Amino acid sequence: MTAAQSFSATDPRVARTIDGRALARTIGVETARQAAELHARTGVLPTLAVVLVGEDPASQVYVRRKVKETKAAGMRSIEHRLDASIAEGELLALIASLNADPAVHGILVQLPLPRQIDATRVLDAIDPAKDVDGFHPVNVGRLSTGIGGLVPCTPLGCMRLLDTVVEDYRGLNAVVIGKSNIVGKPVAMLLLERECTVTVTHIATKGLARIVRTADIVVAAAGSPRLVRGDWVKPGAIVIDVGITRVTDEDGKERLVGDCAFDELGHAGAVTPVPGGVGPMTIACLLANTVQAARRAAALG
Ligand SMILES: NC(=O)C1=CN([C@@H]2O[C@H](COP(=O)(O)OP(=O)(O)OC[C@H]3O[C@@H](n4cnc5c(N)ncnc54)[C@H](OP(=O)(O)O)[C@@H]3O)[C@@H](O)[C@H]2O)C=CC1
Ligand SMILES: Nc1nc(=O)c2c([nH]1)NC[C@@H]1CN(c3ccc(C(=O)N[C@@H](CCC(=O)O)C(=O)O)cc3)C=[N+]21
Repeated sequence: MTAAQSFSATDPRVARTIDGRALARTIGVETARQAAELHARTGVLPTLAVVLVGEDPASQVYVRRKVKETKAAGMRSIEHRLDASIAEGELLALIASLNADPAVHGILVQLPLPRQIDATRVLDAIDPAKDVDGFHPVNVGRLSTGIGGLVPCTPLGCMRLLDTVVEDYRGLNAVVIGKSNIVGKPVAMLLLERECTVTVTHIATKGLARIVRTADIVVAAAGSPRLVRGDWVKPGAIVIDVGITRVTDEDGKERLVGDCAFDELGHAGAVTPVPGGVGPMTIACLLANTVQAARRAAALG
């Protein structure tokens, strides 16, 4: 019997799973309530503009999901689909018009962008007050100086998941795997803000397993399936698995796998699954950020 087969949902060796879908639903209910309240008080309907360039199938799936959930929360969603061959100037012009439109509160440009477009220049062009991804340098600066702004959705989702199992962050060792601007760096900033001792690791890190073994909290965001093995994880540690890789099984079926060997983590304190962990939280936090941006635009907070 393999390790995976020997575990079942009732097996005490199976770590507590943090249900990202359930938490995302709870946050969604609160976001919908806030959106309805804002609308009733001011007539403002929180509106998210999603910009998708090209035909990347994964991006299309994410954008469809974002649009559907925005509407389900009673908010407005505007989609802009642009051809993959579009010139950078055209995309910048669209962003300028969304910046200038008072009916738009949040702007999300789906990444990755085609090669001919400089993503940094595009993200820098978004009005920081509408930057619901939290990728603009102004929001990055606010995050790293701890003065509140729009916080990137996936890192925010990781923290909300951690908050369900961690009472006191102070002095905990947190190891982040991956140093991207989208996940690794901002999640490290949020953990630092809570006074964890944070180690950020990446492809050039020496002795990754040894470093992960010191962690009370592991945030894995490398995009490398089953990178984090059972013997890397200290008993009782909390594991947040951000990685999502699409793989094809022997039977030809597609499925999503995380960065952690979930079936080897029975001794962990709590683990997020893939799918059903960080992914749904990313979208929930995107909608929460959009309502936050709309409230601020309406001078309600
Ligand atoms: N659940 C969700 O909502 C989201 C999930 N994701 C997923 O999270 C993962 C990471 O995304 P993102 O940050 O955008 O990806 P990037 O590819 O931008 O960054 C990955 C990071 O991991 C590091 N890395 C890669 N392999 C290893 C390794 N073997 N050991 C140590 N470090 C490694 C890279 O190091 P270096 O910089 O040195 O190359 C890099 O810093 C992906 O699987 C992505 O699909 C992303 C966004 C949202
Ligand atoms: N400007 C920008 N902002 C982003 O936030 C952004 C982006 N670009 N580009 C791509 C990544 C990836 N991302 C995900 C969102 C939801 C799920 C999600 O809902 N995942 C589900 C399953 C999804 C499925 O079944 O395909 C889950 O993990 O359970 C995953 C990944 C946001 N990203």
